[in-house]
Amino acid sequence: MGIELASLSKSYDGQNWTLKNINVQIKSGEFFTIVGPSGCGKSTLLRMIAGLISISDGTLKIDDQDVTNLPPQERSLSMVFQNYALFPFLDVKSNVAFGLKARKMPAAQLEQRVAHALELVGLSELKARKPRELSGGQRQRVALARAIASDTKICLMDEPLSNLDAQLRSKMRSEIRELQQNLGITLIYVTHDQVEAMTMADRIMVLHAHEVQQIGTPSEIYQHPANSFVAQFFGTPRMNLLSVHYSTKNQRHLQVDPLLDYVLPMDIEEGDYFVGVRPNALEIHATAQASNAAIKNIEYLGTQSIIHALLDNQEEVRITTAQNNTFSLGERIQIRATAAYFVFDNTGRAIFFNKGDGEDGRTNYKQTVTNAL
Ligand SMILES: Nc1ncnc2c1ncn2[C@@H]1O[C@H](COP(=O)(O)OP(=O)(O)OP(=O)(O)O)[C@@H](O)[C@H]1O
Repeated sequence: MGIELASLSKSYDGQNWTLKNINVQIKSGEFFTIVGPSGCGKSTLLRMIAGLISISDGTLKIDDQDVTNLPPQERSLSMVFQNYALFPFLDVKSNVAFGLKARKMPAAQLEQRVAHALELVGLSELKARKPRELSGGQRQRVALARAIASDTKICLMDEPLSNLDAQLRSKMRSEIRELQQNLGITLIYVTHDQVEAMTMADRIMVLHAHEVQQIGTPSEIYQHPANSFVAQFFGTPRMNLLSVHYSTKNQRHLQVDPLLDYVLPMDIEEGDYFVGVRPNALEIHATAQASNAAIKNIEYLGTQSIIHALLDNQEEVRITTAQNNTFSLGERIQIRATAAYFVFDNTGRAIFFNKGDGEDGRTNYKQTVTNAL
């Protein structure tokens, strides 16, 4: 079942918008992730879809039916919460069966449905246990089983993995993705974790400052971020943003002094811009000659290191190096950019990018990067 959000807005106090004008069509069977920093309104949006809080403005349709003002139980969807929302006094099986009992499902059918759901999440053996006798991951699976047993075609999940340790989280990520594929359900998944969003979703909606920043597939969002917020939200470590001024005097070259010269589109207007370069698109050369930066900090991460360097113009950049290196703090280095870079205007809007292979996706500019050094 598909879901359509048309100009959906929310104000809790009647004065300020928590969410403004959210538009998207979520396709049937899609894994759709809503991601953004804390407080951006992710849970609010999910709860509006669920019917747990009212919609201030706009229309919500499920399977072409207007459900804007329908109560939750008439929206044919299930929801999995961050804290699992299990009943502590009921055993696993009864927790999974709870919603079906409330719907007065015949006993035989209920038994079968619950057994199937428990089997899918690998909990059949533990069906007589109480939630307190389970690990965090197992509790999470009970909550998943409950959503599966409800047999709705749409499932909403609000940060379902945030209470789990990193290893279990990664395992559950692929389990949830697999279940969603096998069951063919439409899944709307809220997370603040960009890695979770990237690895699980068919499409991602990025929320920030009350508004949608971008909707796209993980690769669209990573390779063609709509603005500097999205560009810096995805990718670890964050994309470097270097401020530059482009004047008619240096018509063709936008100089990110002292790092690089970029050849820019000829029709760009005079003004302030940001050039974005991902940390893995910068290279360090250990040379005393023509150095342009000094090493400020080194984070060793085993197979790679993150180097924090201070450019001579006092801007700080992050660079990932592929292998262990012999750099030391304070050492003078030369930083060079490989070809891939982005240009944002002074509002942060992406106006240009260069993938480094001479093919510019969004624009048709055929430009290359030239090293000034
Ligand atoms: N019931 C409420 N009444 C008033 N304001 C609320 C209410 N619930 C949430 N808010 C406010 O709305 C904004 C969005 O909250 P929401 O919980 O949707 O954000 P979120 O993106 O899910 O954040 P997090 O990742 O921290 O859970 C916040 O500023 C929050 O304080």
